[in-house]
Amino acid sequence: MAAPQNTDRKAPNILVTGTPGVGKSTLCSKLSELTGLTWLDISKIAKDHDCLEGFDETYQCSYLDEDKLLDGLEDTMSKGGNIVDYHSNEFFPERWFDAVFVVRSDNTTLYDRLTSRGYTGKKLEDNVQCEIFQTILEEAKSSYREEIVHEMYSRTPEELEENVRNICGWLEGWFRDKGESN
Ligand SMILES: Nc1ncnc2c1ncn2[C@@H]1O[C@H](COP(=O)(O)OP(=O)(O)O)[C@@H](O)[C@H]1O
Repeated sequence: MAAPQNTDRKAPNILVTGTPGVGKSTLCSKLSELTGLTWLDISKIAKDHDCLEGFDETYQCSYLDEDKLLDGLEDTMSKGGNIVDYHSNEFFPERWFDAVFVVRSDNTTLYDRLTSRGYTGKKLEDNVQCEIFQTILEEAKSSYREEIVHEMYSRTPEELEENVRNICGWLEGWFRDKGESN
């Protein structure tokens, strides 16, 4: 993985992104437990802090008030030590992140996970297509420096463990480099 960027933060901020159902929350929960970094579940934060507006009937979800959400998170993010978990990524400030991990799945696995979550019709089809066309990966690559964007599949418990190991390894590298540069 690419060398971490030097920043003034005491701990890095990482972004975990990907199509709904690929396994972001599962990964973030493990990472947070193991590393002590704070897991910021953006969907939940937006709901709890009244950052939602209107309602999309097709996708049965509210629109995000991005400006309000970003303003509210600025202080937390500037301190570092956060794992941001969200299915979209281009609207976050690029400067917030030291690494971006795009979680991936295959269409059969994703279809099954989203069906058991109750997704049907257009919402189900569009999300599976989003993964097939690797929309979130492309979004991340066009929004962040390519060397900080890492793609990782999380279809099985073994892949999950490997991803956790790799991210923990990346974190150790970040802290080592930070120590050497001080
Ligand atoms: N690596 C994995 N192996 C097997 N099941 C997984 C894996 N990652 C996630 N899951 C399962 O897939 C479902 C969706 O995972 P979740 O973490 O909620 O996805 P997201 O946060 O991206 O929407 C959950 O039921 C979760 O237990």
